[in-house]
Amino acid sequence: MIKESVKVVKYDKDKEKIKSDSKEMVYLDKEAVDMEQYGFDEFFQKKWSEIYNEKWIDELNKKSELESNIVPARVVSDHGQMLKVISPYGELMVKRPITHQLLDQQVAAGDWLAIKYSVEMEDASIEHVLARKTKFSRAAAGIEVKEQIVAANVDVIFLIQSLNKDFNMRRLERYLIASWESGAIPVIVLTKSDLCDDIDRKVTEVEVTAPGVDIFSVSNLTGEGIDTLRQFVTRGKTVALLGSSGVGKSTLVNRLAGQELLKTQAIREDDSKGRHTTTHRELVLLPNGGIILDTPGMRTLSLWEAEDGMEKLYGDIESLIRSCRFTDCKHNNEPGCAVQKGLKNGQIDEQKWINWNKLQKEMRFLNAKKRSKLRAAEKQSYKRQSKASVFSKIDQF
Ligand SMILES: Nc1nc2c(ncn2[C@@H]2O[C@H](COP(=O)(O)OP(=O)(O)OP(=O)(O)O)[C@@H](O)[C@H]2O)c(=O)[nH]1
Ligand SMILES: [Zn+2]
Repeated sequence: MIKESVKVVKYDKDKEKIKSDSKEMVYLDKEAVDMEQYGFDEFFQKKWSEIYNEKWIDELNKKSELESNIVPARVVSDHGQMLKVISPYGELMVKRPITHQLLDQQVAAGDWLAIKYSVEMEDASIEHVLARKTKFSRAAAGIEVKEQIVAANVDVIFLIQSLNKDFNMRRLERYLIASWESGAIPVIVLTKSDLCDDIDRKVTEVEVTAPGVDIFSVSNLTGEGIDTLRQFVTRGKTVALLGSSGVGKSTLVNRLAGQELLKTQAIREDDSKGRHTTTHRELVLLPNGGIILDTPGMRTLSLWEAEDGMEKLYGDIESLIRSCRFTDCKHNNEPGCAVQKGLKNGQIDEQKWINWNKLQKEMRFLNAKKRSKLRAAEKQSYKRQSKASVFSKIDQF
């Protein structure tokens, strides 16, 4: 697998030498993959130079001062023990980090790595995981709450719902909160406009739920509205897709690409049942520039530390809460409750208040789980400490 994808020659006089005093003479083929189009921009250059004291320079002849075979690579997809990456050498498979310092480090699709490529071994290994621009996380399933990074370094997230069957404002709120948490910019895309005859009403509903967020209604069938999305899909920018099965994520990517990059599968429109048809390549380059990151983890989403997002979405409610007379106000019948007053005079929407309460409950649950995990960790370290002090006492004798 590695063999066929690697474009490396060991020694070739026609090609420029990268490092003359290096034992391993490494030359990149002239057709080396351009890392910038995969999103290796100023931000990652900076992270790179923080580690290697120098920028990564794509032009091969300027590379003389760099460790010749340490190159940036971006994770294309996750294959359990192995990660598929795109590097200047082409696509490579690398093992997940196993060294002690990197063991605890999560690596997700979209991550930028520094990899060491050995020509002799035809083997690549991870040296560093570069600091992330953004990270999309979710709470991993299980008793213990664990942050699971499902996509890294995403610039824009298309929050996709279809205008016919999948339309759900509660879900959209969750998408929005998770997107803001990630650090990426959310953009709402409503698909299947060809199957909807009250688009305006639905768009208005979305505007109320997501004030200030760009909303686009598109049809992947007729192509209507697709061009308005192109402003977000530009060279070096990474766009991730968030949306239920069958809303038209793959079809949208193919539309934007102008060719079939992702496989799609017909679904039964009568019950909106879709099947997971996306093939296992999570990061794809669009022919006209722009990168699409489409990870399975973003399909099933639960909240992970949503505080920041809450502030943006429910800022009006939260500022009212702060002006309640009692700081421990339950907002039921307490005198001087600003929330009840706001509900009565229409300052806040009743549905929004109900949603806010639901989200609070979810977050309380999540926080409680996190706290209990923290306590367990504290116990562990206490145990270790007391063991250590026993040993230090023994040492004194
Ligand atoms: N009428 C209409 N059908 C669409 C539109 N977009 C997608 N479809 C159809 O909806 C079905 C599902 O589309 P996909 O692109 O596979 O959906 P997906 O979101 O990628 O689904 P998963 O891969 O299961 O997550 C296909 O039959 C598409 O042809 C649209 O804008 N209008
Ligand atoms: Zn109150």
